[in-house]
Amino acid sequence: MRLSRYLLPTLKENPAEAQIASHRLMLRAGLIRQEAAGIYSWLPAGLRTLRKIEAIVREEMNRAGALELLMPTLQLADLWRESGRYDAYGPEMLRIRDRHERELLYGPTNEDMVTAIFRANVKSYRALPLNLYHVQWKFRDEQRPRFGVMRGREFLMKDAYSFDLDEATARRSYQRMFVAYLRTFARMGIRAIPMRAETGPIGGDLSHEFLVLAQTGESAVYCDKAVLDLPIPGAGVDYDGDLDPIVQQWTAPYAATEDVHDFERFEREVPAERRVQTRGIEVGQVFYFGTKYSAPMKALVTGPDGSDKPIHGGSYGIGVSRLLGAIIEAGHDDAGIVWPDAVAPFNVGIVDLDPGDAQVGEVGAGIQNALEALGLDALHDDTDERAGVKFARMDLLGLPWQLIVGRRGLGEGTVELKRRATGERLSLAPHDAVAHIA
Ligand SMILES: Nc1ncnc2c1ncn2[C@@H]1O[C@H](COS(=O)(=O)NC(=O)[C@@H](N)CS)[C@@H](O)[C@H]1O
Repeated sequence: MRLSRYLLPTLKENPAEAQIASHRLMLRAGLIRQEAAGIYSWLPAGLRTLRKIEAIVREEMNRAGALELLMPTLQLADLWRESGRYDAYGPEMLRIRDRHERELLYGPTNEDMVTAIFRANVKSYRALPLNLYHVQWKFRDEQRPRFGVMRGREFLMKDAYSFDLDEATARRSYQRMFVAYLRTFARMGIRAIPMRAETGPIGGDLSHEFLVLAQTGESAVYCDKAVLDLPIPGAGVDYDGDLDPIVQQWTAPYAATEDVHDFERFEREVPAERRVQTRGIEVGQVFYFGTKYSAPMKALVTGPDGSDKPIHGGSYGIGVSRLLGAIIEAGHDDAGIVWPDAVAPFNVGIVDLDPGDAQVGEVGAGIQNALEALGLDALHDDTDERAGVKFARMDLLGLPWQLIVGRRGLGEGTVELKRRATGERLSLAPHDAVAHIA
């Protein structure tokens, strides 16, 4: 992609309304634009990262055996009356009337709707276990939307819903999602720690939040340092096997958000030198809630003994749009964003130092083609701005690699490769630089 034909509206100044680094940097790097409180447009570079995050979530959900569908953003109020949640949900729910005065709402979550889909299509326990998920925009009329996409009003969520015959098999579904979440966040280049959590409006009695540790996190968290360096399950993990050892390993060390923190237990169980008290950004949450929806909505299956019984359910959310903010909070410096390789808008920023010089342009274009042939995406700064402006913009945008092409370097047969995260620079022949990145 040539920057001279792209839209990357970077800002020189820090926007006054941005209080935390990720909000500031997403605006300054031209990734998003606020349209209303908590409601954003996703500009081209921001959308590229959003889609890369979504793709990793989708791959790991599919690996764990979940089936993707897509439910609408608008839902009938009557559906929420049936599950008994319509009034309880409160002012966060955006209620809408259509031209026929029908009562609708912009969905904040989909337990009710997915239970209705299940009820209409599944009658026998032989179809279980079943896990249905989608990646869909949600609306929650937050009292105080803030921190940019971190606490928005319209936001992108992956929400999955499991259906099982009984509690024991429902807990296995819960464990599959727990393991899938460990893999998902690790693949994005962040550490998200599972912690015991409150269940809140979703309900149930078993829940874990996955939190990225960051001082700007909204949740105070308490954990045993041991939980911070446990091994991530490999791509070959057997989701049909016994996942209990993995879940036990990750839930044995003390780890709790403030609303379920037990001070005495923390002091008793965790030696002082291993006690971590910090803040975290909740990027995902998993719930087991039994028959909370299937009973009132009569989502029943005929069991092996021939009797009809309500299914045991669980729901599993990931804040896809919130993750851009969380990833930036976990990876930035004074110069700007430092993206993990897997989710950067582009893998490489090619910087032309002498735009208009035929040879420099040719080598830059050749490198871009070579990278794209390797499945890597590159943003080619072919503008005629000063080098200093170009470097500052690339550092702000935070692409993992900068590949600098200039007349002087080419005179010695080299280009310069810079690793954004470490600042390390290498002078290499163009094809060696491409090989080094690949
Ligand atoms: N206002 C918000 N802005 C951005 N992301 C949010 C917001 N509210 C929640 N999220 C993200 O969405 C994830 C799931 O939300 S949740 O309420 O915990 N869970 C559910 O809604 C369940 N239906 C899971 S399927 C959260 O972990 C968080 O990462």
